[in-house]
Amino acid sequence: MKIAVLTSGGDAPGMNAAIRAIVRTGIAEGHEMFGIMDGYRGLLEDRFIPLAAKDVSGMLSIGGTKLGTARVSEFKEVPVQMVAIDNLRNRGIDALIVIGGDGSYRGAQALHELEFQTIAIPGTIDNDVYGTDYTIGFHTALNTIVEAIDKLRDTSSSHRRCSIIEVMGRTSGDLALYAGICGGAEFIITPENPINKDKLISTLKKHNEEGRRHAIIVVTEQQFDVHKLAAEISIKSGFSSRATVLGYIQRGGTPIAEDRILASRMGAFAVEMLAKGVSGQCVGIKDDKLVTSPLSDIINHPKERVELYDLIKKLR
Ligand SMILES: Nc1ncnc2c1ncn2[C@@H]1O[C@H](COP(=O)(O)OP(=O)(O)O)[C@@H](O)[C@H]1O
Ligand SMILES: O=P(O)(O)OC[C@H]1O[C@](O)(COP(=O)(O)O)[C@@H](O)[C@@H]1O
Ligand SMILES: [Mg+2]
Repeated sequence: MKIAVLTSGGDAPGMNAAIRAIVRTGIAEGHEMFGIMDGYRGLLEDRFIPLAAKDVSGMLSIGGTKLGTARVSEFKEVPVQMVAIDNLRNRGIDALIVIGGDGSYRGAQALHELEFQTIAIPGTIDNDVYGTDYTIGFHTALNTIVEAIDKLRDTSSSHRRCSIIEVMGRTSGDLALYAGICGGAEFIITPENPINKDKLISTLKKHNEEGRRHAIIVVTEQQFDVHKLAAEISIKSGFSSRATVLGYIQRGGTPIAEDRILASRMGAFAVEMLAKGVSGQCVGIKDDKLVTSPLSDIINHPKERVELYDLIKKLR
């Protein structure tokens, strides 16, 4: 087979490890392998590159994606998707592997519906993909955030301050939730667990009166203005507060071992599934086993984390 791979949406640590596994597994199994530059953008602009085993040397430990990535809003339109299919067919490509998040999955599903053999691999720091316990990049971003929280606690407790840390995740609270548990946060505010501001302030007032030396609040992005919240907490609870927005720092960096293994396993598995004729499916890991699920079931299916939110309340 001729198999092409692209990375799409926000880059995630471990995407390169997945590309490497795809190319090396593909070649070992007798396939011809191609990379497409800059996600769906390069697919529309016919930017394919042949990939030999040596072309993916030294990639395992590098963050981001060597194939480049993009956000391409027009890819939602069927005539635009048809251009992509024409480019794939004109090059004689038999199948496509899309590495990306929930948005990229919709593009992959569209290509499958247009009868092009397509499989997807979850690559996003957000961990917002149903059908897999974890996405490639999530654990590395989580580690980066936990390190940041540990540092912020040092300075917060030195000054007796409350520290608000804004993390990424879009509509998914997983980064905030997991980082909050690891970092001993008093409060975790996410789209799934919105703020009760009065309760937050009254609890912080109590903690301040008890003489606690610090408080940590982890917040998913786009919930509210964290700097304004810090000012309000300082005034109303008496617990002096500061906010830190972690931003892109949490998306880059060398993938940790967990993401390298996950990416290597998923990449190799995706190639094997394509050779079996699988299409319109995404690769996932569930209870440490590789699985596939139909893309049509995965899209629009939120993850539930009730147990972990209950844990937070006990540990506060
Ligand atoms: N409904 C859709 N139909 C087709 N393609 C889509 C759709 N939604 C998103 N995409 C494509 O996937 C790309 C990446 O999606 P995005 O949500 O930005 O990142 P991620 O895949 O990491 O979640 C988008 O820029 C677009 O090209
Ligand atoms: O790269 P941009 O366009 O600034 O987007 C930021 C978004 O990308 C992410 O880092 C990753 O999201 P995706 O995987 O959906 O692309 C989000 O957490 C964040 O909201
Ligand atoms: Mg996404």
